[in-house]
Amino acid sequence: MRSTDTVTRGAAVHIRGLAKHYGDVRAVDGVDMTIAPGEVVGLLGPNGAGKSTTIDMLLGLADPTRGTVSVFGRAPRDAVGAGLVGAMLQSGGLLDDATVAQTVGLFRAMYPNPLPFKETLARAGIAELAGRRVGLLSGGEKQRVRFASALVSDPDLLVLDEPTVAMDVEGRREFWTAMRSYTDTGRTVVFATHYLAEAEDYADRVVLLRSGQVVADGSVSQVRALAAGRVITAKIPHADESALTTLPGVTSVLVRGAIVELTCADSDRALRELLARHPQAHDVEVRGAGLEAAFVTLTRQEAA
Ligand SMILES: Nc1ncnc2c1ncn2[C@@H]1O[C@H](COP(=O)(O)OP(=O)(O)OP(=O)(O)O)[C@@H](O)[C@H]1O
Repeated sequence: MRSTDTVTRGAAVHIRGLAKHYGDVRAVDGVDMTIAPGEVVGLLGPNGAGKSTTIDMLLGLADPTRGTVSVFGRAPRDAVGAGLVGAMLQSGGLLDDATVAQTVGLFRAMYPNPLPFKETLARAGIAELAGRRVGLLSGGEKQRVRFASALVSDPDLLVLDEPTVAMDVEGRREFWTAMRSYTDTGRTVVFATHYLAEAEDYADRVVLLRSGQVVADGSVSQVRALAAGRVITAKIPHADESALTTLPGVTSVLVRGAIVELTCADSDRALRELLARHPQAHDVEVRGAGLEAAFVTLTRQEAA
């Protein structure tokens, strides 16, 4: 068995008992997480769950109230200073009047051994935008310039806070294609996202935060299984939502017009009773719950 010390030194990220309190607000409240080199980790959670605050501490931008963070065995600021970490934050400012080439050049000047200029642009998928002024780029293109800036030091760890937030479907697809070619080289990535499908498609592992704490941590299928539920959909005209919530085995109900969606802990029981009470139900389907259902189940328990 490896000693804790070896694990800490070998880990890309090692977080223990991490907390950040702002007065009475417990933005992060006792997070433990160890990320191995080469893992692609999706950080999920509802608004205010503590994702950005965790990322800020991971990058040394905020000091923990308590607990520790190390990145490749170093304090976060040291790791960032050594060019081991690249970051793409929600608020990363860009100069509108500079061209893409000038912007990337500026970031390259910060490191002693940056990636070759052309390679940086190519990896971020912006080679054809080099001469364009940043202020004229679309939201998605700007995000890819930020991505290039995060890549210039050829970091071993990339930290991305909602990297695709301003992108359309095609922009997101291009971004993740660029990201894939980066992660294929064995780099470590931690990204926060609101798009569960992105976590499902691109993360090896998802960490679900709620009220500053980790409520689930595992592969997408492990986290999905935590909800262990199934979803029944059916068409039932004039269905009464509150009556449906009393069905045995049902954990939540969504009614949209004639379409009823029941998330179930016990779909067999729920289905039998549903058909007994609503013999007119038709187009009935039962499917396994996705990551989204797990997300809803695991993040809702807090409010209950
Ligand atoms: N500087 C601050 N001062 C006071 N409260 C803060 C500060 N920064 C964050 N918070 C609070 O800490 C909690 C966690 O915020 P955080 O931004 O980390 O969440 P998040 O999961 O990134 O949310 P979102 O998905 O909305 O970006 C929130 O309640 C937020 O209002």
